[in-house]
Amino acid sequence: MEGRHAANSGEAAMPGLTSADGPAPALEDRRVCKASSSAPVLAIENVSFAYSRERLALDRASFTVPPGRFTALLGPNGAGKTTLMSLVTRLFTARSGRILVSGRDLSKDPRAALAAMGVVFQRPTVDPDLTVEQNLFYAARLYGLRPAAARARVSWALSRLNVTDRSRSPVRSLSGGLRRRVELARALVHDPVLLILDEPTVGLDIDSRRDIVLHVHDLCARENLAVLWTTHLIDEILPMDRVVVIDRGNVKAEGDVETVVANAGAADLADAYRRLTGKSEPTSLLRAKV
Ligand SMILES: Nc1ncnc2c1ncn2[C@@H]1O[C@H](COP(=O)(O)OP(=O)(O)OP(=O)(O)O)[C@@H](O)[C@H]1O
Repeated sequence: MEGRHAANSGEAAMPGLTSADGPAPALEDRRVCKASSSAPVLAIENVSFAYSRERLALDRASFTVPPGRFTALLGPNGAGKTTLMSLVTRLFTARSGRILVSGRDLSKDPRAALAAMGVVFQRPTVDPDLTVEQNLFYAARLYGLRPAAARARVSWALSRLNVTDRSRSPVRSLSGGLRRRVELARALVHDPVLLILDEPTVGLDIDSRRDIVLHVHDLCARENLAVLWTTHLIDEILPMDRVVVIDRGNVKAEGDVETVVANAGAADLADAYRRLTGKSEPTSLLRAKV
C-alpha cells in the first residue's frame, strides 16, 4: 500500500521528527483512525511549559479535539496558543503532561502521532518559485507516498481547495488568499485525521479570511477532519463550533459555543470572552460577511 514505507527523506516533512523516531506509520493506520469512533483525535492532558523560571507559558492545560469538529483555540496575545502549537507539532517538548493523537502518545510514538496531523503554520511553508502542483507533489513524496499515490492525492487536494485551475502557476504569482489555500491543500496531501492551523488568517483581507474560514469548516464537516484552529478573533468561530478559551497559559473554558456562553453567564461569545479573559475582542467585519 502506498505510504507504508516512508522514504528517508520523509523525515524532513513532518514537524518535529528526528531520525531516532522510528519508521513512518502505514497510511492505512491513519485511515483506521479516521474511521473510528468519536474518541478525541487530539487530547491535551495537564500540559505545562515554561520558557523561563519566572513564568509558565502553559499551566496544566487540558482539552480535547473530537473528530469532525472545528475546535477554536481562542485567546488574546500571549495566551499560550503558539506555544501549544509548538508542543503539538513537537518543535518543543512538553515538560509535564501528555499529548495524545488518535490515542498515541506524542512523546512515545512521535512518528505515528505526527503522521496523523496536517499543519498550517502562521508563516508560509510553500516554495514561491515552484508551481502549486510541484509544491504539493514534493510534500506528498516527503510524506512517503509513491508517485502514483502522490499524484492522486495532489489532484484530490487541489480540487478540494478549488485551486486546480492554478496548479501550473508558480506560487509567487498567486494572491495571499490563494496561497493560504495552497498551504491548506499541502497540509492535506498525506490524508491526516487532524488539521492544525496557527492563526491562518493573519495578514489576509476580509474576503480571503472568510474564504479560508468557510473552506476549513467545509473540510471538517465533509471529510470528518478534526480541526484545531488558533485565533484571537471571535468572528472566525461559527455557532456550531467548539471553543477552548485560553488566557495566560490557563484553559478558562471548553465546550460547544453555546455551552461556553451559558456557563459564563454571558449574552454571546464576545461577552463570554470578556468575562473569561478580562479583555475585549478585537473588532472585525468578518461576521457580517460569513
Ligand atoms: N521564545 C520565547 N521566549 C520567551 N518567552 C516566550 C517565547 N515565546 C513566547 N513566550 C512567552 O510565552 C507566553 C505565551 O506566548 P505565545 O506566543 O504562546 O502566546 P500566543 O497566544 O500565541 O500569542 P500571540 O497571539 O501573540 O502569538 C507569553 O508570555 C510570551 O511572552
